[in-house]
Amino acid sequence: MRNRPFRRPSLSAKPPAMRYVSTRGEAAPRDFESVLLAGLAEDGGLFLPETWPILLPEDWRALRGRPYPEIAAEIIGRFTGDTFEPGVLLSMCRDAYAGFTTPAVAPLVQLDERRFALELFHGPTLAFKDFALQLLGRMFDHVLARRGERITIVGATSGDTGSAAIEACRDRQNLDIVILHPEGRTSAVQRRQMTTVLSPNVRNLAVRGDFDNCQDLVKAMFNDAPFRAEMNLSAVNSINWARIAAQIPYYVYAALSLGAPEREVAFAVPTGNFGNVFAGWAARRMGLPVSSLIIGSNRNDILARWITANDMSAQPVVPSLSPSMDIQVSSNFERLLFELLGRDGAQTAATMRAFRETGTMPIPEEAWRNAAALFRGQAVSDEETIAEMRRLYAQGYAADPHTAAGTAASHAHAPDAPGTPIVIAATAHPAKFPDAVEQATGTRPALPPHMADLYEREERFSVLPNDLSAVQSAVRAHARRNAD
Ligand SMILES: Cc1ncc(COP(=O)(O)O)c(C=O)c1O
Ligand SMILES: N[C@@H](CCOP(=O)(O)O)C(=O)O
Repeated sequence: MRNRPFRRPSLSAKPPAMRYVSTRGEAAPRDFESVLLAGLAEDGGLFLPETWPILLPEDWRALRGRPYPEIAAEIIGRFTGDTFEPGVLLSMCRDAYAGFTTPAVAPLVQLDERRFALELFHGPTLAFKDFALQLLGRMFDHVLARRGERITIVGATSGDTGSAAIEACRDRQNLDIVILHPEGRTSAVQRRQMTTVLSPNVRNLAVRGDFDNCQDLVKAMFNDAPFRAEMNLSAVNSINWARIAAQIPYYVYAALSLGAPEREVAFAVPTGNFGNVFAGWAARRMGLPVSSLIIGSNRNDILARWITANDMSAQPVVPSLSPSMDIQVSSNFERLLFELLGRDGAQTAATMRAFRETGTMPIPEEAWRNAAALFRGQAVSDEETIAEMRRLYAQGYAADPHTAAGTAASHAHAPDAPGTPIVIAATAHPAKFPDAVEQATGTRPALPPHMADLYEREERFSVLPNDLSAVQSAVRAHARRNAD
């Protein structure tokens, strides 16, 4: 499975060609720019690099100690080919992360002798999604202005992607954005972060259903070729490869801070759509010494069941205290599946089809064993989440319920080697989930100053049935109104 090493000395040199293939093997290979704009491949698959860039120990060492935006530009630059002129990606990264409230951008906070919280919630919308979406908004702007084109972005959210995407795309000249969220299934803070943005290019749709229904509607819009062409559709969910590429650098940053490449590091990641943890897998694929990837699920535990027992069977989505992980069909799992199946597009397509038709994914035993050697999985119930939040709070750390699922999973599956540090992805600020935090700790976290009046702001959104034609009509009306 290892590809030939691929090395690039610096961002000022001419970037090598980088092409992308679809996990379903039918779509023609594309370059980064076209993958950024297309989102989903025409055959319904997800894009992945044709070959993985590999960094050698001296390459990792050369990144150690550098500011976050420089590390980000170096890593993401391995994937962007010639899409950006020299220096442009670096200035976009500097600009994107300048809006974060800590100079470290992704600070590491020590929780115990071997555990560290990697705080990914210091961006404008207080969740890890800002890392990729602050950059994607700038990438879209740059590329669309050069091409003189306009796109319509459609996205599905269980709470955090929506607000991060809206914040990154609001008021941009060359795009409209429509975000679908499951009605009543996000926290009130998450909903208001989306629905109080009244910019003319933003539209919020509350779908009567769950997140999986919203994600299905988005995929169905992409798979409707005439509609896709008419609207010039693009994606901000992690089905878009650019999202994953922009989430790899914080794994690199954390591992280098804790002694890589000389030392292995484990990661525990609260997981829903499998995008975040897949970025960790990609970092390892590029040569970062990652010893294990520990997945924390809530009671929607399809991924934990798969890793422990090769049981990938979807159950109905049930609401939990960590609503952003209330997901059963994890879109990025398809990327891992493609890799586990030796990059066989036809087999990947057949496996995904079987999952659609039967609700169970037949994964060959050997492929599962290979995955189980790296991944660990733990389902964390609401009661366990509250207990973990309470335990952390007593030790002086306020965690949101998603982060607590990650720390709880890290206790269940700590690597055997005691010297291996475990980094827990702290994916959201506790203030996004005040009810859960208050239930666990007795203290209601305050919103940061830039959101202090969130509950006084006017909300605007439409409620729609879980119906493709109703959603398509709303998307079309939004795009037409802004095109006129
Ligand atoms: C706060 C939070 N934690 C964890 C997750 C799960 O991440 P992923 O969907 O990338 O697996 C999400 C949603 O994406 C989230 O918003
Ligand atoms: N948990 C996510 C769901 C969408 O995930 P994405 O990473 O594919 O955008 C959310 O908060 O919206």
